[in-house]
Amino acid sequence: MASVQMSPKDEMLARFLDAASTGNVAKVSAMITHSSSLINESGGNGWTALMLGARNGHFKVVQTLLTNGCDKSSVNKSGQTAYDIARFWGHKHIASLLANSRGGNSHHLLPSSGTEGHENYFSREYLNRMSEKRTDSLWLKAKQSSPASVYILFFNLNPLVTSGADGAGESERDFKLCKLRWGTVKELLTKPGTTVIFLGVEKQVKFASQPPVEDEDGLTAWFALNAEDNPMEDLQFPSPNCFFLKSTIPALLQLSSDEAGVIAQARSVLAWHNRYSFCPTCGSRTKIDEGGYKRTCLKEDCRSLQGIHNTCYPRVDPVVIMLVIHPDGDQCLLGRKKTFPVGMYSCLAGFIEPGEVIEEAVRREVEEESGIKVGPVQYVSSQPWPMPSSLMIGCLAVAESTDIKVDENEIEEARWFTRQQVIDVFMKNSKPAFSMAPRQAIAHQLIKHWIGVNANL
Ligand SMILES: NC(=O)C1=CN([C@@H]2O[C@H](COP(=O)(O)OP(=O)(O)OC[C@H]3O[C@@H](n4cnc5c(N)ncnc54)[C@H](OP(=O)(O)O)[C@@H]3O)[C@@H](O)[C@H]2O)C=CC1
Ligand SMILES: [Mg+2]
Ligand SMILES: [Mg+2]
Ligand SMILES: [Mg+2]
Ligand SMILES: [Zn+2]
Repeated sequence: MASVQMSPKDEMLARFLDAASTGNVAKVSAMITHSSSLINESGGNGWTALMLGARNGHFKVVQTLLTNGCDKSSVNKSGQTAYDIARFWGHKHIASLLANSRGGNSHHLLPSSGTEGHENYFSREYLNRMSEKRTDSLWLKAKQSSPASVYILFFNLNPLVTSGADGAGESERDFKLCKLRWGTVKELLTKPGTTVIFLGVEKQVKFASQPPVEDEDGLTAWFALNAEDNPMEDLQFPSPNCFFLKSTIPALLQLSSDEAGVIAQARSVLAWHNRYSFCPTCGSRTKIDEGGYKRTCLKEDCRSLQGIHNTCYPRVDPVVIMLVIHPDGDQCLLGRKKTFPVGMYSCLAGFIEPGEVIEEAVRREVEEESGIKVGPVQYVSSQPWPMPSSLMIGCLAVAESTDIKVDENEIEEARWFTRQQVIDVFMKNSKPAFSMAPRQAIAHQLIKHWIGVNANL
């Protein structure tokens, strides 16, 4: 692999990646002891040692890299993690190792559905929410004015970001949240149109961008602000490159996984405050409590102050999203809305209605939108979708009928696609039958899951 034109550093990386690719555990281990930074470096097409080990089925290489703190969330230029690669190539024991290496070893307590450890965009919990601190007003007040605290700012629910020029070429890192300090936002906090919510504290895991100062308790608190008037004119921003995103999709899909998780939480809660200024029960004024996680009616005898009063808490709207499998097992049902880009087909989806279980919502929405009757339903994974506050509940479902009759109010077209047509789309083979939702959408991950379950590639 070594080439005369290579720098010594590139040559070492090439040798390291080659060792991972060929399953040479001893060499992988020795090289990371000697040069620990190699572990997360990537070569051609963004492939890391972990991905190469996972691709070629080298369990021990993957295990060694994970034990030495390898970042398993990095993606290659096709947007695949090592987990995706292991799944795709049918190395289930490696996929399982990659899935279970985070969050303990309790998966053996659950029946195996082959879905363990799946993480969707918007679903990473970067912060510890510390809900017990929401009622500790003294602690919250002290954290708000602490120079160590981090503020993220929204205007009309669009976050303040910088363009991640250093991550050019990696579309998922096109934008970075601007992290502001108390000194920058304190004027804004006093304005009547500003909403502030407490998001949580950074988990103990240390990331590259540590705050310059730390609080005595070592906890770095994060807050989110939404301003009603554009704060750009009044505030001194840390970088002249800060700007508010103008659109939600696709811009909000171009953050790192950690930042997407923070946005999922912040944007949904801020959107709720933005839409529920008055008490939904009696129309009186309300005040914000519990770090932004509650609104309390100011009318003393309001019914919302007694018993269970779910009008006072942030909304989460459950939505089922499902990949319906043909009774022959070799085709899946995808539909397109009029608003989709030309050629794009995706999973059917719909809001769960009151008094409905997930399985029935899947059956009802599929029949309403496509006329197809559905039998068994299996949950796969979920995804917060903060536009404004959906929780996508991803399922596989098996059809009991095959004749399609679309509801044209909701869907423009629905079609059966063969497994091979779907694989051709993933593999970017020539003349694909359709185009796929972006990998950040749970629809994409569900379709990939179906292919992966029976991967014989
Ligand atoms: N992450 C992903 O991969 C995907 C996410 N989604 C999201 O899922 C959500 C639902 O999907 P969709 O197919 O539109 O849902 P439905 O099939 O249930 O139809 C949507 C219609 O339901 C009505 N509606 C709006 N809000 C609610 C609510 N809270 N409860 C009940 N009905 C409501 C609206 O009708 P009206 O306007 O007439 O009032 C809306 O046009 C959307 O927000 C969409 O963005 C969808 C697909 C993929
Ligand atoms: Mg519907
Ligand atoms: Mg729908
Ligand atoms: Mg519906
Ligand atoms: Zn009230």
